[in-house]
Amino acid sequence: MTDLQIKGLTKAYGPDMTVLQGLDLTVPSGSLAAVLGPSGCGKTTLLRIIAGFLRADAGTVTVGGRTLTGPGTHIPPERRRIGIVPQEGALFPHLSVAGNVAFGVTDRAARRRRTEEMLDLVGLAGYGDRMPHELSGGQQQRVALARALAPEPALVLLDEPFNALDSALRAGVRADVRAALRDIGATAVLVTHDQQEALSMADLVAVVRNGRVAQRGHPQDIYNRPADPWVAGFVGDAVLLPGTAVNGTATTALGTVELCEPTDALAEALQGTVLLRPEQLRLTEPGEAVPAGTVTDIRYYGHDALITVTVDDLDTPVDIRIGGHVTLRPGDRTGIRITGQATLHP
Ligand SMILES: Nc1ncnc2c1ncn2[C@@H]1O[C@H](COP(=O)(O)OP(=O)(O)OP(=O)(O)O)[C@@H](O)[C@H]1O
Repeated sequence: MTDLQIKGLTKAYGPDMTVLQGLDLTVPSGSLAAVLGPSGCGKTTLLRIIAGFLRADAGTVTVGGRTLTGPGTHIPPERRRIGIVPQEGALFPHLSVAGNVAFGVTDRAARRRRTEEMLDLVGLAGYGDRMPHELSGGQQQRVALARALAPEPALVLLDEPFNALDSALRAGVRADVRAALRDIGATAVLVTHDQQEALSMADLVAVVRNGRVAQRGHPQDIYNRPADPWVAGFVGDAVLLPGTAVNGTATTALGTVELCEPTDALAEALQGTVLLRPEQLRLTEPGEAVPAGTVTDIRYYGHDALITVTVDDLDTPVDIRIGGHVTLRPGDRTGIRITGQATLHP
């Protein structure tokens, strides 16, 4: 068992510079957790404390039941059994690929076998004799992962490891890294500010805001049941509508929608913000009983498009996501229908 348990982690850089404010996070053994948050929310600080490069003011970090950071305890980084995949350019330039991967393996007898296994795991068998500058950016990051995994760490930390890769390469390298981590059942924490990266790679996502975990859950729950409008907007495009809920159904200017968590059947009507995703709205033929509006903007992305519609009975326009083929033009009239479930936020 190498689960990660973080409790009450607190860190300030100065009197008015509290960055982590009692952060709690549990990552089960063998899971990949993404720590997702905006710039400056404390992700790097968290990672550095877990790695042991930085001391916390309070709180504990435990891996597989072993306390690494705690009151009176600070295990030095090299004794933590933590593998780190840094942002970019982190390979030793004067060592071959094999030399890089073997670097942290202290068991001399196992070094060669372990290096070959790890290069095989990341799809780079046969690349051992190359020098880092002879590899593409994506290959270099895969070597960095092999190097982090070679000493059989209890925990792997990935610090925005795909930032330097261009978007065409990124999706493939992400998938390769995820597959390699799964193959060996590693417990891993990926720090990122990229929502798509977090949602597509992780088993669980922890959204960090102001040094605390604002929401932790399965990617689909984070996206479909965000804890509040801020989390909703941070992990994707959101449609926010004023609404009134009774008996688990909310009424909005775009019609009624079922709520994920039904309100108490006996409760009074509850006012709040109804939160939906743009792909839950459908364009329909305009008609008398249908909520309607006027198309004001179209953003075409190839695989899909976002249509902005100014709704007749709403102050703020809504975005509607449709498949890639767009026949509408700005100025066209359209009806709108809601599908799926929504969340209500008081
Ligand atoms: N050594 C330091 N001394 C003082 N302030 C610091 C120090 N390191 C970080 N900070 C501040 O602490 C806050 C959190 O920084 P941190 O690097 O942890 O955020 P982050 O979420 O990783 O941001 P980014 O995504 O931009 O890397 C920021 O406001 C930053 O300016």
